[in-house]
Amino acid sequence: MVDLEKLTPMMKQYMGIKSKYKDAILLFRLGDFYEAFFEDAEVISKVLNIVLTKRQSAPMAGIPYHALENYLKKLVESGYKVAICEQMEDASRAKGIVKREVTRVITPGTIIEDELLSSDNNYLMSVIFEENYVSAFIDVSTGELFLKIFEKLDELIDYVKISNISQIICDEKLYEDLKRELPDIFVEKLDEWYFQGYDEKIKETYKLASVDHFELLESEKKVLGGLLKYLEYTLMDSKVPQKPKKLEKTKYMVLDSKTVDNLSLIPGEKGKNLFDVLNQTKTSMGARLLKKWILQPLKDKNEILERQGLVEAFYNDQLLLNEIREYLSGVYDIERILTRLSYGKVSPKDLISLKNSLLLIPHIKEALSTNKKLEDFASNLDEFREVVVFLERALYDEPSNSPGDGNVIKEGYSVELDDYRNLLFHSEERLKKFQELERQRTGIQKLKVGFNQVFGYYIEVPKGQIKNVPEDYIRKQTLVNSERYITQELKEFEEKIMSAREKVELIEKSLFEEIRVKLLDYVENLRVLAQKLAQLDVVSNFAMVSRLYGYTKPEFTNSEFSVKNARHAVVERYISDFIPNDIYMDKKRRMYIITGPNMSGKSTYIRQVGLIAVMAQIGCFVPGENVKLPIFDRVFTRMGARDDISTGKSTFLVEMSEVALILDKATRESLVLLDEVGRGTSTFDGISIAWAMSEYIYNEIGCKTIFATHFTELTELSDVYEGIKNLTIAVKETNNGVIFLHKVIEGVADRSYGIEVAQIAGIPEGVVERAREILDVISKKSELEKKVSVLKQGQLKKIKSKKKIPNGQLSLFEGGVNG
Ligand SMILES: Nc1ncnc2c1ncn2[C@@H]1O[C@H](COP(=O)(O)OP(=O)(O)OP(=O)(O)O)[C@@H](O)[C@H]1O
Repeated sequence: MVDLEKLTPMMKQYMGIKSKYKDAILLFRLGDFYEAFFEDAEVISKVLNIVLTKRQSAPMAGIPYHALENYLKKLVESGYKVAICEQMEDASRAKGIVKREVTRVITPGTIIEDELLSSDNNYLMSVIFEENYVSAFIDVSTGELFLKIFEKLDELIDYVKISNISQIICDEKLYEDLKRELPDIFVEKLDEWYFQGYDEKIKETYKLASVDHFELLESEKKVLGGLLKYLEYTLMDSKVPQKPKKLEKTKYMVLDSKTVDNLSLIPGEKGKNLFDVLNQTKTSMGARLLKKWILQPLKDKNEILERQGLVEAFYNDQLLLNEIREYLSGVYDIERILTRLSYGKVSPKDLISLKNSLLLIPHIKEALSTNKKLEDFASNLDEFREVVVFLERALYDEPSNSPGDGNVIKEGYSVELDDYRNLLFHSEERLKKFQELERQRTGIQKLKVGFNQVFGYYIEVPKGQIKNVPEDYIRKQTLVNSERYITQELKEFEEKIMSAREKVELIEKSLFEEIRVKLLDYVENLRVLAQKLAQLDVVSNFAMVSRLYGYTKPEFTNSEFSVKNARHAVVERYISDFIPNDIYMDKKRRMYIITGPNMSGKSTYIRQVGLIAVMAQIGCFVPGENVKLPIFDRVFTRMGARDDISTGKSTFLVEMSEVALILDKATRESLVLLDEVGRGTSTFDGISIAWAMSEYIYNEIGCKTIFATHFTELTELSDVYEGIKNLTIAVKETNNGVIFLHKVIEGVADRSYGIEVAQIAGIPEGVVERAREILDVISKKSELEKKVSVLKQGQLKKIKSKKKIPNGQLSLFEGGVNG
């Protein structure tokens, strides 16, 4: 316990402030350092690896003020909330103890400082549970704000995992669940009052008398109110974020986190991914938008065609494409500049970057309007002439980054500032002149005018010349070889310069603030422009990569999915001789069972089908020829086998829960891609489940499905159902072993070549030989094949007519394959 009686006044001030920020690390500004005390000191010394000292047994640790940002980054990344307490007045002018206040609370989701952010989005999410899981999330650095509702906790968790959400705030009820399910995310529980009085909070924030036109549900308002209050608490400012956008489930193709991962859509653990292949955007705004588009492919045909139309226009006009991309490379991250502008953290250089970006708009408009198909887009771009002219007049082209030093506001903008600046910046010349006149007056040629912190300007005379010093010199200091004096005139001059310095600081700072406030009126419209530029960046980027990699424009159908020479957008970038393969599916021919040796290219083929669907629906061209495909409502994938160690589920349980999700959620408009199902259990159980599942998907759901498997028994499904076909991958056997041709053909794999692959992988020759002998024996003895062929005859017909049993569970083979 700290004995308050024994504390100095400053430590009492510290304790008072700390009591309001108990859950944060308080960094307390003391001169040139930010100090932490007690437990906070112990934490930061450990996390930041800095020295822990003690004052009267109280642990303390400090970080130099100029290195704050580096240390902050580490603390926030390590999952701490940090409150920054600043000195609110100049220590030299304070009467008594310097006033101090917390000016900012930094958490992973509320960072606006550019140095602490990557160019990616960074979201803070607020969630409550009221019938559904209702969320509001914002990227504070760009001001974008979304609302989204999830029916199940799993869906929410899944969304968080793929969406660059770095922090969640919630009420007591959800806290434990979210903390457990999202161990890598900073989850914070808020007091109840955050989610009360939301109507008032929203009205106050958006300066509206009523929020009816936002068309929000009560629960949406509640979760949004909590978010707005939290922003005020951390950013100490109630700046207006953008109006909330509702993310309706029905607007976008659904991609769960497993599918995002299985298809390697965005950078993650698997390395090579679609985002990296497609991303040649010129702005950070474009890169962020591209990622958003990849994670939310469109479902509305008109919207897709609109995007595709822009891509096509650029694709066909290469000269324009290159010109626009050249302009875009000069566009800065306007979204983030606008946020810093709103939060009073904008720098003079930011405003010049904004101006320079705006200067490009007339060129972009002019260029775009030369193409009929891009005219409309061009006419919707505002040039913000007023803002440009204003910034031209107000700021130097290369301003310093600290308003107040006199190098920010342009000459001619303020007469008053110019006068003081003149005095300050030309003081050197005046001093030189003064020195010259004094030399002449006294005849002391070695007389010098200098400056020090203790008594300001002085005249220095060498010891040997003291006799010539005039009456009006007042002695101030004696040194070994010289004496230092001041005069009335020099003192007055000094006061003028000092006051000029103060005035320049004061005036320039307040002019800069005035400029900032004036620009606030334009923020909302400038954001619209920023979004358009981001779109322009992504569509022109699509045209660019489509040309570069030979993608073609897909055409949308009601059901047919056909592509000639389809390729895998990511794999083809990393191997030199990728073999293209065709895809053909329609209403009838809607399920493929692919069998084939290990390593032959089954997974690559089914993933490329998924990637083509995603690419088409984000408006991009796709790797293939004569591409026709329907619009899918969701792509499901079930691939690989991995233990979910963090949740204690076994490989097989994970596999079965993924299958359960597909059977429950897939519709006729979905695309289902399965790479091995039923491998995590015994062969008989596995085949039975895979068989029953395929039947259910084919009969009950009726969606397009590709299923890669090593169970050749499943290929017999094609004998029973007309729309199920078999594919395999061609293999050439030579005297030196097998060659995988990676060519997909109709048919069934006759062998799995597992032993050949084992040999290639380096399994000792003896073991490989022995495996061959064993294979020889057991394949002769295999009972399995016989049993499945029994199914084919009488029993299969019976099973075929079986439907779902009432409780929603699947009826497995009655009597089973063993029976
Ligand atoms: N169309 C193709 N053209 C050229 N190379 C390919 C092609 N498809 C796959 N490959 C190469 O073959 C390798 C194995 O492919 P893939 O993982 O798809 O095989 P698989 O049949 O699914 O194997 P397994 O059954 O062992 O999972 C890939 O890493 C790739 O290098």
